[in-house]
Amino acid sequence: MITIDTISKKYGKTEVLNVQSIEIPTGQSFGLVGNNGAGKTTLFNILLDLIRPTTGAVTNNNIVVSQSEDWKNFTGSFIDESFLITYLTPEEYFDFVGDLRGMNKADVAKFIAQFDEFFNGEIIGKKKYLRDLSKGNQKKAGIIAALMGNPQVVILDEPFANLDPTTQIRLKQIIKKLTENREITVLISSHDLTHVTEVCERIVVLDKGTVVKDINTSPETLKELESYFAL
Ligand SMILES: Nc1ncnc2c1ncn2[C@@H]1O[C@H](COP(=O)(O)OP(=O)(O)OP(=O)(O)O)[C@@H](O)[C@H]1O
Repeated sequence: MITIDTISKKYGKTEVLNVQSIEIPTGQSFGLVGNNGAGKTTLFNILLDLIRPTTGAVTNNNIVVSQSEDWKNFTGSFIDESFLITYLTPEEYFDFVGDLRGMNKADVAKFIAQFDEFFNGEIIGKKKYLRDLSKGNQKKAGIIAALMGNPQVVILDEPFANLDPTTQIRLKQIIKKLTENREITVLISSHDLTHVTEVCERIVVLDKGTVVKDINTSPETLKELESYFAL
């Protein structure tokens, strides 16, 4: 369970986030949508203790994320390419992350082999540094690294952005598989209403830093969101 309790974030006098309360039960697939600047990345950064809120606290499985690092053992995330070590090759990076997650090289190789199709021959064995991969391929590497070591919580900021259509479809399959047993809590932000309604059972809409909708996804949700954003 993740709890977001009276979180606000101010830069100077400007408040960019003000969320009273969100509880995300274990195993929920949670989608966060909102226009540019709505506060999605700010909220995810606070969940990952990358920025500190002005008020309030986040707990991840009863651990206050700003008070202990223990939540990092069961939480995988990819926000942007700053999560990568760009002077490493993807293989070196996966080994590095795997080591942090208690995996040996054989475990890592076995895990990575599952994503051959997703990588589409562009990541592994190319003898390229991560910094020399395209933005989309960097993102693919970062997303898969976030899934290493059986995390109980996965947080992905705009995972579909910059990916080609084939990869977006493959990513949806990966996320659906991840969430099918309702054991892993998955948080995704996205501008793609179709994708997010397809993979998330709950959608929260942020507008100017506040929650304006909190929807249990149903066959009507896509239409509801489309008409909301069309206004
Ligand atoms: N370091 C900072 N200093 C000042 N303002 C900031 C800072 N970081 C973020 N902001 C502001 O906070 C607001 C929320 O930004 P955030 O990146 O969380 O939005 P977002 O919903 O992720 O947007 P997008 O869809 O464009 O990625 C924006 O107005 C942004 O300019």
